[in-house]
Amino acid sequence: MEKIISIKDLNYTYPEAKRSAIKNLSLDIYKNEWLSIVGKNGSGKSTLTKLIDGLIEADSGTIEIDGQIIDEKSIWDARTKIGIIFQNPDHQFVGATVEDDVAFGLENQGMPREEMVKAIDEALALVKMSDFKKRDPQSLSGGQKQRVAIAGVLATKPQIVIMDESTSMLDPDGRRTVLNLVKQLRSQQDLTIISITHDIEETELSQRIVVLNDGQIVRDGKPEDIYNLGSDLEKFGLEEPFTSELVSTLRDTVKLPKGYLNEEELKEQLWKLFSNM
Ligand SMILES: Nc1ncnc2c1ncn2[C@@H]1O[C@H](COP(=O)(O)OP(=O)(O)OP(=O)(O)O)[C@@H](O)[C@H]1O
Repeated sequence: MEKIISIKDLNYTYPEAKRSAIKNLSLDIYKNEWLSIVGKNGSGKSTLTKLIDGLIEADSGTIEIDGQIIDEKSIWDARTKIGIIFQNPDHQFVGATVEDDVAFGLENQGMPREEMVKAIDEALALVKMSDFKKRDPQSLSGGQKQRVAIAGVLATKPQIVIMDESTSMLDPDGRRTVLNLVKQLRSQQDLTIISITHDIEETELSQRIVVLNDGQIVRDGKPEDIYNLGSDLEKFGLEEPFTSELVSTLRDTVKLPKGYLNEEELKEQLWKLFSNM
């Protein structure tokens, strides 16, 4: 597997802070992987994102993006490879219409008008928002707004998309649609996805989860392995996934297969149990 981001021995302390926000952190992220970074409030997620995007500079250690070590000169080029989708879709809109909004990032890149029209249409089609092109972004639902924000990011053709708590303000339906869309785009567009969240339930579609605690990586594994930590997750201020909690309670009375079961698998098992009763 080819690395797209390689972080080595990273340290960062905010000016005047007593404790380091990031401590000796090393992490490799691979091309086309979907990695979730989870951690409670204050664990260092936002600081790590800011370091990757070059908004703050590490005290020591290195970050390599697509083969290039980040420094004052290379950061501008590295940034063109990264798109960020933030938590609050309302804070991301600058245009009066959906298409103006998607155009914003492209105008910043100095893309010629004709090319831009094509890029906007393509990006809106990818997120299935073409019919909303002329609409005022403020008239859309939360999930639709995040899809437009994703289109804005995709139009700039990034290699890496960072989702910074981007589904935490959505209702369950909006969240599911956005996460499924991201899953589909990852494979179609050859993107690397890094989703940052304090909510473990949001990580199910990702391929790997890194647990951050006190500025350090304390666990790194496949979603099933991390969910199997069960109530141990509470040590890091994370809630045990709902199905895993339910399965541990049910195991006292009924026989269920070993390991983590997601919602669908649990439903199937319960269905089997009840139909045999
Ligand atoms: N501007 C700042 N100045 C000083 N300390 C800060 C600043 N921003 C964050 N910190 C501290 O750095 C540590 C890591 O914070 P960070 O915001 O990266 O965590 P987080 O996991 O993103 O939390 P949240 O989920 O609340 O956004 C915390 O101890 C926090 O108090």
